[in-house]
Amino acid sequence: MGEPGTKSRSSRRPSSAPNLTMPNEVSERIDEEIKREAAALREAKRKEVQVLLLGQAESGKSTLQKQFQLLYAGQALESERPSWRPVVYLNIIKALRMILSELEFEFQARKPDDPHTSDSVIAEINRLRTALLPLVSIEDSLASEINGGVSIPGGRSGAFVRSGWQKQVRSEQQSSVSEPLFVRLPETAHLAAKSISRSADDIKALWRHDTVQHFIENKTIRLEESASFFLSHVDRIREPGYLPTTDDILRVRLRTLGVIEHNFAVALGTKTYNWRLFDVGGARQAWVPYFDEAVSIIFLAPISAFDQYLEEDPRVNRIDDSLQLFTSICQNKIFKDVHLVLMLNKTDLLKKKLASGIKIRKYITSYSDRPNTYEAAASYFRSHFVHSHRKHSDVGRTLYHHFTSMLDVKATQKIIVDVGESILQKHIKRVGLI
Ligand SMILES: Nc1nc2c(ncn2[C@@H]2O[C@H](COP(=O)(O)OP(=O)(O)OP(=O)(O)O)[C@@H](O)[C@H]2O)c(=O)[nH]1
Ligand SMILES: [Mg+2]
Repeated sequence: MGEPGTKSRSSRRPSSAPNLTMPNEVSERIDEEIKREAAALREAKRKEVQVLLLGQAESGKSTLQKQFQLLYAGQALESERPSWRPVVYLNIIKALRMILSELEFEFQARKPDDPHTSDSVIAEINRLRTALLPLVSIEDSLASEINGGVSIPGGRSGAFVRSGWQKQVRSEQQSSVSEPLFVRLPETAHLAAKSISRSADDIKALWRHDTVQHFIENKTIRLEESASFFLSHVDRIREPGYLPTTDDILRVRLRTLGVIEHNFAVALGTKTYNWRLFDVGGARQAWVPYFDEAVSIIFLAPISAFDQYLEEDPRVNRIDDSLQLFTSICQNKIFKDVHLVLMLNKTDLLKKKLASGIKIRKYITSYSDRPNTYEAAASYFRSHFVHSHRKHSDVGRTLYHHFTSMLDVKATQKIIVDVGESILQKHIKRVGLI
């Protein structure tokens, strides 16, 4: 706006002022430039495939992401391999702490004549507890070293990671390039390595103890799913040159906090697509609506979880929770056009549980007198998800589903390739319309 009583600047300038008009060729060049930039942007968009990994906590999202990494970015996984070493240590320490604290509770409430809580057993376990105390006591500092010192409001314990966490667990003291990777450990992880090496016999004695195995079988002691694997491999892990194997990396448990993005180049014919895979950690996933450009959602539902309940609400069965979460995704209008893939995961664990005699109907009454076999159970759980999708989705959207065991590299990679192709087809269909 011009000041009162003065003429505006433009009205004072002669209409032929040379700095207002542009020679035609300059203006054409700018137009060309803008067009070129817009085309490049469109092309980049055409090549960008956004995929969301969703599902309740511990459903296997990060494990699937590791499988993608193994297939499409093997080098990156290789360079991250040493950073998983402190996390394996933490998994072992956490399992020991959980065993010892549950035993303490059971010993206090012991019944007379119970051979699992006799005086001699208590004395033996107390000796192991004392021997393992220095190791168990570093759990919090090791978790904090992995977390980068960040704590979650509300004081939930344990380790979790955010984007770029691997840098936190590389030592500052890497003295020489020729130094073997396994020597490079930050302070607390180094302490953990030494302590595990020193206490390996006591760890094994505790893990193999009849009383511990008895309480695990009758579910008095409930450990994380991969705990038994790592406790049974202490002899390998205690070695000074230990470097996690791919199997260790797939099995190790580390919660994801927030959203972690991973990028992969995926080739189809002569074109290479930039996949942006968003690993959405945690259970409630309130930020999901921010991903309205996602072409696909891969939803993971662990169907082995029929005998488990939510940590935050022990009244809610984990399969019920998974189904509710899936239903909310199906109902969400933002995602009405996404390519929806359902992975009914942890089939290996489901098979194991059923083989050990655990009855589904004890936990899910509607299962009633169906056979307690893998085939019957898998089909029963699938039908619930398929039904929810049919009821709550817009007509016409297909649900692609797969039974998966994320620890099986060969089988999972075959599924990833199939799923990847169908996602790319959907993507090409969508960008073709832009
Ligand atoms: N036996 C078995 N274990 C699995 C399978 N998939 C994942 N796991 C294990 O389940 C645990 C949890 O897996 P994650 O991938 O960390 O789960 P998440 O969904 O990323 O969990 P948050 O980050 O907490 O949201 C890990 O110890 C995995 O090794 C599977 O198919 N079978
Ligand atoms: Mg995760």
